[in-house]
Amino acid sequence: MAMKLYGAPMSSCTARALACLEEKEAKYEFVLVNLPGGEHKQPTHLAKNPFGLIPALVDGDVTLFESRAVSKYVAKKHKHSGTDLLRLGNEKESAMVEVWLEVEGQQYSPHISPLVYQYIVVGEIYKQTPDEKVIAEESEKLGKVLDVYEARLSKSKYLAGDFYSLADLHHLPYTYYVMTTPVKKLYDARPHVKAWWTDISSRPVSKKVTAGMKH
Ligand SMILES: N[C@@H](CCC(=O)N[C@@H](CSO)C(=O)NCC(=O)O)C(=O)O
Repeated sequence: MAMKLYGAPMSSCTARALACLEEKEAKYEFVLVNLPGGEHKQPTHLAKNPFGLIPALVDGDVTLFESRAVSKYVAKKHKHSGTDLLRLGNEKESAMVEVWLEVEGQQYSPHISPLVYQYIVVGEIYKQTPDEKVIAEESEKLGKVLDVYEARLSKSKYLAGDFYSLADLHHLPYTYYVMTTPVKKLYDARPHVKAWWTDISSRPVSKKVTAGMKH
């Protein structure tokens, strides 16, 4: 029985899990959740994700939610196929993957997700006026995080080392969205960050998954 991923292609967090499934060449079935219809708030989906959010993954008697936990599960379960995203065969490398997985969740995501919300959800989907105060504040904080990335990426090709890993992959969806907004200038101003983004976003899997995010 193949794994089932419940979500929507344009959802950043669904895209994060999709990118991992694809990089690991895992067999899975995608089940569209009708977000506009509020399906994700109904009991059937709440049983999969008690927060009423997407994505969720069902693999036999295992039901998971939180896209980063889903992707780590998939990357571990399929450690012998596709891209080696966790570097489990090398203690130091896998430790560095864990560091930058946390950095994405604890330092990067808290500042980029409000920017995605203002520009993409408020601005493009709801056609309202984005909150310029939030944009200014979060852009400044994201810039400081990107300064750390610039220094790191001047020493290694990817965040955890000279190999593409799940830590890089986790950045894909939110960064893809902000690249379609004025926030792009923060990346263009930092050459190593810009080169890193060009590299990771041009991977075949990255192109396939971000193509599905266009709305
Ligand atoms: N930390 C969680 C966030 C899930 C989430 O916010 N999902 C959004 C769509 S993706 O941006 C969602 O379900 N939004 C619908 C809603 O908020 O009602 C994860 O990584 O899975």
